[in-house]
Amino acid sequence: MNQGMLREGALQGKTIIVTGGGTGLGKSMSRYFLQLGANVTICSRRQNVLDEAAKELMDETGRSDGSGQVLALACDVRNPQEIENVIAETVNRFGRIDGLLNNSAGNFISPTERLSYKAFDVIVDIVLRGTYYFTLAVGKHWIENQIKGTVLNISTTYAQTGSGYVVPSAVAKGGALIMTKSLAAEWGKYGIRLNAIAPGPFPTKGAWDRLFPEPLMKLMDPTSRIPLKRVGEHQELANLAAYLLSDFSGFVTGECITIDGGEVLMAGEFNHLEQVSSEMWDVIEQTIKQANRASKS
Ligand SMILES: CCCCCCCCC/C=C/C(=O)SCCNC(=O)CCNC(=O)[C@H](O)C(C)(C)COP(=O)(O)OP(=O)(O)OC[C@H]1O[C@@H](n2cnc3c(N)ncnc32)[C@H](O)[C@@H]1OP(=O)(O)O
Ligand SMILES: NC(=O)C1=CN([C@@H]2O[C@H](COP(=O)(O)OP(=O)(O)OC[C@H]3O[C@@H](n4cnc5c(N)ncnc54)[C@H](OP(=O)(O)O)[C@@H]3O)[C@@H](O)[C@H]2O)C=CC1
Repeated sequence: MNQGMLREGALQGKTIIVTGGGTGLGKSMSRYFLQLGANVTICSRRQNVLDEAAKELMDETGRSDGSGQVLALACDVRNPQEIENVIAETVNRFGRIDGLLNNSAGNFISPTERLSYKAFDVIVDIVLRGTYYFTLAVGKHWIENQIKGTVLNISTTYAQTGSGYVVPSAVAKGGALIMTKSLAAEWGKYGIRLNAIAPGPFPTKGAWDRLFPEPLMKLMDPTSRIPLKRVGEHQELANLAAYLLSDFSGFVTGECITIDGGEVLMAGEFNHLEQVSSEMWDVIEQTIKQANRASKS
């Protein structure tokens, strides 16, 4: 489904900061927030990528009523001063902050025993440290100014199941998910909500280059383990993200919603039996019934 879900203007008057908003899923979600009337600050390390994305997004969604504007600011989410600068510049330009989408990440596929200490640290620092630094900084701003803001963290399904070959990412996403739930309990009294989304595979250059490089791409079909037999569409994720950052989800907090075509369900022990043919099932049925009869005699 490639259509926007929320009504026109559903995010009008809101300002949302999107980390990693210049590429991939962050850019797609930003586009939809802009279409719904929000002002969006996109931030990440590369100013040139952000500037190009901001121009493209404004050309596509540009509105004349002053809403739906983009601000592009360089920021490494591992650096608290740069985060505080994003907050100050966003308030300066748009007057307020209502939502924070922690979407920035680093990841690559590798056997864990091949990783240096630095390789482990670089992923955990971007994904976990970056998420809690940004959440802490924006949370303090909201509490001091009595603003009822909303945080949305982009997680993964393996934050809950674990996964080999992406261990630093799994450790970091798992930590960020527990932070989401913990702070949802603690900051509910301020009217601050925190939720997460666990996406299955949604094709992006950033993820595909680092998780399915050749020759892995030839060995793995990302859709083969998915009950719905397809990858996700960016708009499907954007719809869910917009809902969770909007007031329509005002009673939802501490939740992680999986959007993966059923991929995580494939842990079920018999799910791979779809390879068994109908004729084989006839034989299996007769064999079981015979065993049933034998057990009664
Ligand atoms: C089935 C379908 C399911 C499909 C289901 C898909 C679910 C996926 C879920 C999650 C997906 C994602 O997060 S996808 C997000 C992908 N996007 C990104 O990663 C974007 C940002 N990434 C980056 O900038 C880079 O990739 C990253 C390495 C993280 C950071 O770059 P830096 O320049 O800061 O760091 P570098 O100096 O290059 O590298 C730091 C150290 O890491 C090591 N290093 C780097 N790459 C390495 C590698 N491949 N193997 C070993 N080690 C590596 C280097 O040697 C360095 O260690 P020393 O040698 O000791 O110095
Ligand atoms: N695509 C998929 O199938 C899935 C993706 N996800 C998650 O979705 C999110 C987006 O991933 P995706 O769009 O695929 O990949 P991208 O590589 O396009 O997005 C990652 C973004 O993070 C930014 N980033 C990386 N390091 C830093 C840093 N230190 N400070 C600030 N920003 C940083 C990058 O920008 P820059 O280099 O300019 O800093 C980039 O814009 C991630 O959280 C990922 O884990 C989860 C499950 C599946």
